[in-house]
Amino acid sequence: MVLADLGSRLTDAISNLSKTNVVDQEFVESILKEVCNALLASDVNVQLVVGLRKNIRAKINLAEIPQHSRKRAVHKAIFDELVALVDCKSEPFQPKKGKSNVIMMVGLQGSGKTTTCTKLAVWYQRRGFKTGLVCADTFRAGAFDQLKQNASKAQIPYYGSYTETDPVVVAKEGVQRLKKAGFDIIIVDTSGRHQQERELFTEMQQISAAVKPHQTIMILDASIGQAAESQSTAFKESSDFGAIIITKMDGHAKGGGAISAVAATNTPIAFIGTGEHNYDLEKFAPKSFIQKLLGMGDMEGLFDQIQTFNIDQKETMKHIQKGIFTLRDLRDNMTNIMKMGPLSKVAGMIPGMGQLANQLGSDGDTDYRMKRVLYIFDSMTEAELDSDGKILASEPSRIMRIAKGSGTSVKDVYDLLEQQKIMANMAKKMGGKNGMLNRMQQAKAAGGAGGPGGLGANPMAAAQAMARNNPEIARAMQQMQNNGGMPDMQSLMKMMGGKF
Ligand SMILES: Nc1nc2c(ncn2[C@@H]2O[C@H](COP(=O)(O)OP(=O)(O)OP(=O)(O)O)[C@@H](O)[C@H]2O)c(=O)[nH]1
Repeated sequence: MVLADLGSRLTDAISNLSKTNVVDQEFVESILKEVCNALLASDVNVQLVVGLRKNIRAKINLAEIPQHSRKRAVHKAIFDELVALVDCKSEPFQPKKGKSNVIMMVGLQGSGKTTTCTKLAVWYQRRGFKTGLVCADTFRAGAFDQLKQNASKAQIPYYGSYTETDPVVVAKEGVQRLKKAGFDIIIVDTSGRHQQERELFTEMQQISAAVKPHQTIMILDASIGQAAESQSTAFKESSDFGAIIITKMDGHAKGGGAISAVAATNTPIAFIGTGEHNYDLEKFAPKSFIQKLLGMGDMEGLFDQIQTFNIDQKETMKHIQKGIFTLRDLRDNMTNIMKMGPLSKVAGMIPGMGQLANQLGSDGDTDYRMKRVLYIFDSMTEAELDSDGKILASEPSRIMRIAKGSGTSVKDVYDLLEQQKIMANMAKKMGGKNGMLNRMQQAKAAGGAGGPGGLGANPMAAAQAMARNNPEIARAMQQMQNNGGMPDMQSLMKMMGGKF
């Protein structure tokens, strides 16, 4: 999890809002102190922290805010200033499909440049860009082999040379070839330097002149903290079309310092690296970043992912409307979630699930377990997949066959069927004539809960319509307003469970 310590300290500070009845100046000061201490511990520059405190104080004029609106006002002021702290106020370059977009990567030795080249290639490839890599790092022995290995694993075409020692020649040749082959995205890896910025920028300019990149990206290691400011400034001066990727955000407490320092130079942060795996790269957006940091989720990012990966839940929704949930529905839902990336990252985008995301961690263990479950589905017959699993659960010989066929245990298969039972029961409560979906539709007809599609089209309007008919949901929404933020989604779900 990115900046887990900073996230939990900030969340703890802000959660004090829900524990008090009176918000006075003393209370505001105590929250501000905790927020500022948390930022300083994450190596955010003192001047930036002082500025943030000043701005928040200026926004919260308690004399003008009635007591019942104060919690929301304080929450909003802190949230807005945290977003401003990491906002670079400039957008990175957006590549277009159907033309060759050349991206050149530069960075000091060991910053994570070569690893990030492949991650970035995977990111674009998953979004339908034809992507290739060029290794112009002729300085470090083994750099080409590393890129080749990473690229082969991710099935990304690459170009490099074992004999040519001039990086400018390799870069030029590689870019030309990939352009000719019609690649949309061509990522050029250059050599790192050991704390020799001048040499780094000289080589960057030489290669740049040869390949004419549409964007140059500098890789910065989060562990440099606020020292990122000087590197970011030097880079901005030598490249007027540059963006930054900050790597190792998963492992370094100083990451907050690095991001705020780069933002202060108004150099766009394109992505952040959040682990060693190919999927551990996140597009950086200030608001989403702070929302996730505070455990508020990132619904915008989630919807973007759903659209990007063509997640289609229509069949499942049709089933749920009828009160049915089959094993195939469960399998398709799991496959869809896996398409969007590691489970811990998807969970982090759902409001209130930040803690769950932390628990899931990034070690790939959960994703491995999910894959094992998919093997179980693969060993089922078509008829079994289209059932609700009840009959299957009463056939021990089939369970044994499925466990053997999928390389799992009998307990694993029964666990999956147990999960399926819970989902099928929920679908039964949600669908049908007296189910939640039908009641929502009635509420929509009576009070207008959003456009077609009800919950999916406008969840907040749908929730408001439901609240009109259900005091517990109304209470949860009131609590959400008082806290100035999202309620804990898990408790809300618990509250809603059994009611439908
Ligand atoms: N935890 C974590 N490790 C990372 C991340 N990005 C890269 N690494 C690791 O950092 C180490 C250095 O990465 P490289 O990609 O070899 O670094 P480089 O900048 O290309 O190095 P040079 O080619 O020597 O300049 C490797 O062990 C990577 O796995 C990240 O976001 N998180």
